[in-house]
Amino acid sequence: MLNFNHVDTEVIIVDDEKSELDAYSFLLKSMGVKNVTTVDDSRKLERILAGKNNCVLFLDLNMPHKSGRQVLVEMRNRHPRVPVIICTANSEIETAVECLKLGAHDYLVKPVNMNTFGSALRNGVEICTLRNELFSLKGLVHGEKLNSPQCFSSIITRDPVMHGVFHYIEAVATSGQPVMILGETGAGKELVARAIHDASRLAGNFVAVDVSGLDDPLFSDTLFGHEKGAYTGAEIDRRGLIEKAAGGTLFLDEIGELSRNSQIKLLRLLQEGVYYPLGSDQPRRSTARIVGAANRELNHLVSPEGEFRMDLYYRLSTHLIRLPPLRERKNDIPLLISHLAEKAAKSMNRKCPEISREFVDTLVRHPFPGNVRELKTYIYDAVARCRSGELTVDLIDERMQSEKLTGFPAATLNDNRSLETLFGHFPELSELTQYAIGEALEKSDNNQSRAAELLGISKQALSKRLKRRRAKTAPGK
Ligand SMILES: Nc1ncnc2c1ncn2[C@@H]1O[C@H](COP(=O)(O)OP(=O)(O)OP(=O)(O)O)[C@@H](O)[C@H]1O
Repeated sequence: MLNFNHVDTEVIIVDDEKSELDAYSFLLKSMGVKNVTTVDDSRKLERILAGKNNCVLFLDLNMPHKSGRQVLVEMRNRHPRVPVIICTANSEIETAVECLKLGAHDYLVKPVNMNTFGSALRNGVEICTLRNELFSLKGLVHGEKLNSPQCFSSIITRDPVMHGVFHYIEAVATSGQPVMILGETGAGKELVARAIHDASRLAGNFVAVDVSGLDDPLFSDTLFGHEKGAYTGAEIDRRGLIEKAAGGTLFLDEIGELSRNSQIKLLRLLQEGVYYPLGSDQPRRSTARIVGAANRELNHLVSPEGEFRMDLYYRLSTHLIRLPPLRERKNDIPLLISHLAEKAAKSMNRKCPEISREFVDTLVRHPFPGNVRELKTYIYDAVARCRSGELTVDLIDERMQSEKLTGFPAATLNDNRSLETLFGHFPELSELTQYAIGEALEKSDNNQSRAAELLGISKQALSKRLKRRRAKTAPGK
């Protein structure tokens, strides 16, 4: 049976027979539809629909006072985003054709088979989501304002592509479907995931987890939880993150690094909406919306036998967001510098320094492979070291010259130089490792797959090392 547990779309049934309303309402609830409204008098519908766009309508044709045909015509004119599914005992082809011409999305003849009913609803929900997305994107083209700008207030930007992303988020936020966010490291994927959560107005929590460091058993344990005695050492029951994010959003960061087995488990969760805590044979229903993020284009890896399962990719990317890197939105850099300087000063209990023109110009010219996180590191460091009351180039120059994305020494290894000359001291093994990673990223244009190949390690291993390093260097994260 189809499961609509993740769907927030309201389903409205209009029928003058109470027994029919009760039967459909029961059926819809058993399919997981949370928001069902029944209307026994078609004249009341207009008031119920006021201001609503995220809904699907099941409509009877033969009703007193106002017929289904009349309602259908009004719906086309007044509520063009709401798909209407006719549900009637009338099996005449002519009537069905007429209704479809009048804009009905589907035509079901009573008694309706449960699967047919479920498929019609699924299509209706998809059409509704697409119409709302289209409407929102049209609004963007015409420069319309956001409905809930406060949901995006932590994302500092004046970039039109980013504003397009905000409009898209508003359009898809309430669909309950998974969202995939693609973007380079530090570009703001987690901030965007939070904005999706806020815009969806879900009552539950936003729960974030980086899945790159989790092998398959740990992935299951972290997401699904376990029962006492599930394995040696499982001394008490443990709630999984799906439960902690119930009625909210579960953000899975670095999803491209998931093992094949974990991918299968995630796919099952998305398809069936149920999971089993380790050690339990009682299925639990998940009510968390899944948002995934990756810092590379997963579709390069996607194939039936590829690194990332095709079916999972398409399921996850029902809504797909691509964040532009900072170097493609240089207009944001001055804005971000002021914002970050203010924040840094506040966190250090100091007056925010002035910002010199050259300071801004130097940063605007920088390619920022580490994106906003890299900029944030420079600004916090500069504010901390600033003594003159003004941020000047010397506060960042040295650091930008001597560090690349990952903060490794800039000098390249040269046959004539000893390790001491290069590092200024005899380096520890860990420093050499860092250096090699920096060089590999440099040579591979920051492509982690190729860098891992050069280093002779797996991408997961490289990703873990970079994460650890970022965690050490990034302020406030
Ligand atoms: N537009 C922005 N405005 C303000 N702060 C931002 C913006 N974009 C990113 N940041 C800040 O930069 C840092 C990195 O952002 P975030 O963690 O969202 O990036 P990410 O793409 O999820 O990175 P990763 O791929 O490494 O997980 C955070 O401290 C975040 O607050």
